[in-house]
Amino acid sequence: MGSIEGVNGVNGVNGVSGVQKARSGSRSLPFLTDVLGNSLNDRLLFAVPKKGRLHQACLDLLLGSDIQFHRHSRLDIALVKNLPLALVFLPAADIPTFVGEGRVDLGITGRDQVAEHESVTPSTATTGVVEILDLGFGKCSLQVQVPQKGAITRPEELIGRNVVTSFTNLAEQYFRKLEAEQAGEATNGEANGKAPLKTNIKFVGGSVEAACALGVADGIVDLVESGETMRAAGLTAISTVVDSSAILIKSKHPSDLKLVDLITARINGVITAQKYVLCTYNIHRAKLDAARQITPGKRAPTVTSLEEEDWVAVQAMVGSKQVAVVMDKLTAVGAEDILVMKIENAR
Ligand SMILES: Nc1ncnc2c1ncn2[C@@H]1O[C@H](COP(=O)(O)OP(=O)(O)OP(=O)(O)O)[C@@H](O)[C@H]1O
Ligand SMILES: O=P(O)(O)OC[C@H]1O[C@H](OP(=O)(O)OP(=O)(O)O)[C@H](O)[C@@H]1O
Repeated sequence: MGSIEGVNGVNGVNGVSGVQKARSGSRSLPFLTDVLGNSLNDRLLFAVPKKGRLHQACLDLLLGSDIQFHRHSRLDIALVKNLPLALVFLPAADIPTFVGEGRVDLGITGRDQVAEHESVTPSTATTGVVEILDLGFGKCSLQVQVPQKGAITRPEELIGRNVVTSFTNLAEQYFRKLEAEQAGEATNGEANGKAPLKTNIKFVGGSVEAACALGVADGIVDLVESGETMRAAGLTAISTVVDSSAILIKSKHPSDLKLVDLITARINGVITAQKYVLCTYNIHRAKLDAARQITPGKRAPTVTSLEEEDWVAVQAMVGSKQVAVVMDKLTAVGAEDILVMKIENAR
């Protein structure tokens, strides 16, 4: 199974010293054994964001997947009660490293974080991670932003200037390609990486949007969801570096593939259930064809006879986002008693 080194057992801070660490190979975990009353030796390790935008959605997903655990106060590792699994709570940005090194078998993080990790220099590169599922939440875009009232309107105009970001690898890759294109090099979609970078990429860990107003940057590369933060800081987006959403990832060689498949199927069930609702209605048989076109279902609608002559009851899965329009259309073709129900889980 996976092994962890540098993950804290207590105090909620990564790599805390004085805490007994799990060691690759020996998997001897006396401290954690004491605290957790069990060992991690035979457990698949699953990394979950410990805070931030993805944290609560991940907890909801675990609950929906019947992954039962009790997290001791301030402890970043929790044993799962009903599966040979342990959850490791890590910052979203660190999860691709742990999974990429095979220390942790499974993880949830943003696609932006995986992209940032995968575009690293060879010295910090890992064997890589494998994306299993798009989870459909945590949607945002990493965008190049500049002051709304400034002179810069195109990303090329930032070449040779100061750009502040938390995503230095992706920003460097982006501007390297832009610089190569401007220099007229044939890039084949990739910069050759040999010329020194003219654009000055600086790292900040948070509140990136403040950098232009504070005179530290001419432009920034930061995440945008609603755009509220960007607009409040007087910025506007001029280019997109990467689109992101939360994803389930696995290491290249997870220790227990069957368990990985089981967890993937459970999580997929919850995600599918969130995408659809169950719609039922009654309709005269003469209008059934028209209604079927409106609610074709995921595979096909279920049609059952009613105890009333020429009337049928129909049941079909409908996309959650389309359900209001679907109800309008069903009413227009003569459907009655239209009911919409939440789906708890689906396989
Ligand atoms: N506004 C947002 N809307 C949707 N998803 C977001 C948003 N901001 C961030 N994310 C997603 O959540 C991931 C984690 O970001 P978040 O800022 O919550 O991390 P964090 O671990 O709290 O880090 P930090 O302490 O640097 O803020 C991002 O990589 C991205 O995939
Ligand atoms: O487009 P919006 O909906 O406004 O969301 C975008 C903001 O959300 C994230 O920051 P977060 O609030 O997580 O805090 P941070 O700046 O400390 O990362 C991101 O870094 C942006 O600043």
